[in-house]
Amino acid sequence: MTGAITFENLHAFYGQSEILHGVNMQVEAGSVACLLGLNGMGKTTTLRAAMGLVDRTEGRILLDGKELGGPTFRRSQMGITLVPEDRKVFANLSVRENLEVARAMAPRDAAFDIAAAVEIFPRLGERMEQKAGTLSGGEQQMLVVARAMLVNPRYMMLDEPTEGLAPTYVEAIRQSIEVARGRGIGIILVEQSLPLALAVGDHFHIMENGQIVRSFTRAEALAEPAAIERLLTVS
Ligand SMILES: Nc1ncnc2c1ncn2[C@@H]1O[C@H](COP(=O)(O)OP(=O)(O)OP(=O)(O)O)[C@@H](O)[C@H]1O
Repeated sequence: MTGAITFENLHAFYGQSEILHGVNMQVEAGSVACLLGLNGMGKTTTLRAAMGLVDRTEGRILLDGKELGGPTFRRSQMGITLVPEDRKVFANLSVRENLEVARAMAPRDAAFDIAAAVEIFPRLGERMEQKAGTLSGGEQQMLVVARAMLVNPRYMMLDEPTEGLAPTYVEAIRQSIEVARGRGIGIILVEQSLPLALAVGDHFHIMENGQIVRSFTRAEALAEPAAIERLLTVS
């Protein structure tokens, strides 16, 4: 099954403040779209708006042709999930229990199971009985990404998943994104590291002041990464 998530003229508000001023973007299933931009331009708000976590929106988001709406759990049931920046694990539950909670939210016959998660993140497999709150930051990030994949979403949004991580963890996250894409998941990646974005992205969208101002295909980005870099530099 192919499909796409489509943002159509999306406006988002926190109270009286309009943060997004008409975001237009389409992300195909089985592809990775990188959302790039300076701090405060609206990347996180775009992801939160898709999950119904802002005060109000205008415009619409279509998920495989169906309008995304309702409370967050409903949107998650429709097939979209967000890995937020804050890396929240259930600190007092073991790694295994954290994974089981996520798996229980997926259809029973869903393809991606705990064994598949451990295959991508062997480090988690070595720590199944350890309390999640005692994992290192990088291990906790692996756990939240594994949990997001266990819900078996059609679309997965990752908000700065590699921020502050050591290179081995960055590499594990990169691999998990490749695996998710290979499984046909559509991915929206907010990422500060341009090298990582260039390593995995199929499309690149630059946000400025609550809008997407430039988009690049992978071929364009690889031909002229300096053009993207300039857009991400404070002048
Ligand atoms: N809960 C909130 N209430 C009011 N304004 C908010 C709220 N969250 C974010 N904003 C504002 O919305 C704007 C966009 O923030 P957002 O977090 O989406 O940017 P970003 O591009 O993800 O940047 P960063 O890389 O710093 O996270 C900022 O001006 C921010 O101050």
